[in-house]
Amino acid sequence: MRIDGTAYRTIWPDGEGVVAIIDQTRLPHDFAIVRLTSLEETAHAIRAMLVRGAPLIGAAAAYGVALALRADASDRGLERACATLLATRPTAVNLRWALDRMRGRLAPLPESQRVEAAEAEAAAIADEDVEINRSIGLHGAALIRAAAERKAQGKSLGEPVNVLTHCNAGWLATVDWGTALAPVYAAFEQGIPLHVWVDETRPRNQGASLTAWELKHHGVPHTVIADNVGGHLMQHGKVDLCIVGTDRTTATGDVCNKIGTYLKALAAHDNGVPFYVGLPSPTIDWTIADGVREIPIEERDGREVSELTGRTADGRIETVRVTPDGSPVANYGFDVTPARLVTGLITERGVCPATRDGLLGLFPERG
Ligand SMILES: CSC[C@H]1O[C@H](OP(=O)(O)O)[C@H](O)[C@@H]1O
Repeated sequence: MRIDGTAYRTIWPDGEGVVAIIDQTRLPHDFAIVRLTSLEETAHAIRAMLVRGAPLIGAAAAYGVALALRADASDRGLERACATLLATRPTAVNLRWALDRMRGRLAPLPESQRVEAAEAEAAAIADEDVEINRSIGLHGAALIRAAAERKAQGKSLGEPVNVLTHCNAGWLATVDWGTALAPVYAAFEQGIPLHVWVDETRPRNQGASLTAWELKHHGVPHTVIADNVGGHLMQHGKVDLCIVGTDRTTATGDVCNKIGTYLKALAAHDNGVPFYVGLPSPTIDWTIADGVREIPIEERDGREVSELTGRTADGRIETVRVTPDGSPVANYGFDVTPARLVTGLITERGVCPATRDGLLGLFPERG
């Protein structure tokens, strides 16, 4: 994506043994680049959410393995790198997928060939993510266009299509383009009139701080809303469709995503609002069928709920407490939307129902 005329990805090689990332904990107030040079720095970047979003977590882990092997390319070094990175965050299946792919590529090689091969495989994972998301964008844009044509009722497109999204599944959550927002960008580039309701997405506020920042820089009309507003908007006909991301989708179409997604899907179901999921195939966990019972839900530090960090009027970054001292806090990071509440899965191979047959129809090699 372009920021002030400069094209960026969220992660890129920046010299020998250096991987650059956009530090997403500094957005929307500061655009800061951080350079990673080790396994430990990469693990911290994932754990502390300098980089976040399922596909980007996978790509960052892949580059982290390459950095790790520069220090120790032995079998033990490779296993330590994969174990360290796998332990950073439990929910996004892309992390396991990327590490399994790196291990499968590197374990058969002699140590002397591993660093070069690791860097090439990490770059391939990153490049593939961009192309997968570009395709998701085109398939999803057709859904937005169809909604615009329904609103136009045979006249020329005019009334904007109102899309509601939750958290950040934009280009910042991937290497580029995004998943849930890729259709928004593609439709916007096609000149389809649209507007995005941006769930702030407590407690980490990825919507307020990342999605809004992305859409503002791209010139996409949007409105930031509190998480609890979406149902009201749907009741009043102000949402034409929802498009969200996912961190892990089961072989039967259950969708794990940022906490609060399930409640949005319930409201959409109750109001007849189509609910779509941007789903790159590395985010499909083909080994499980029951998302509610089988997907590990990350629990993070309670201070993400009890504290708020922002910029004061005079430009200082400050953190304040919003709960009483001593009040216990629960901080569940994700929830699971059962497939029955999902209208369709927007994959790089097209849109399908949220069912095993739907997914196998697009990915028959998984049958
Ligand atoms: C395209 S994956 C985006 C997905 O990842 C986010 O989680 P986090 O910011 O904690 O990594 C959120 O669930 C998004 O929908």
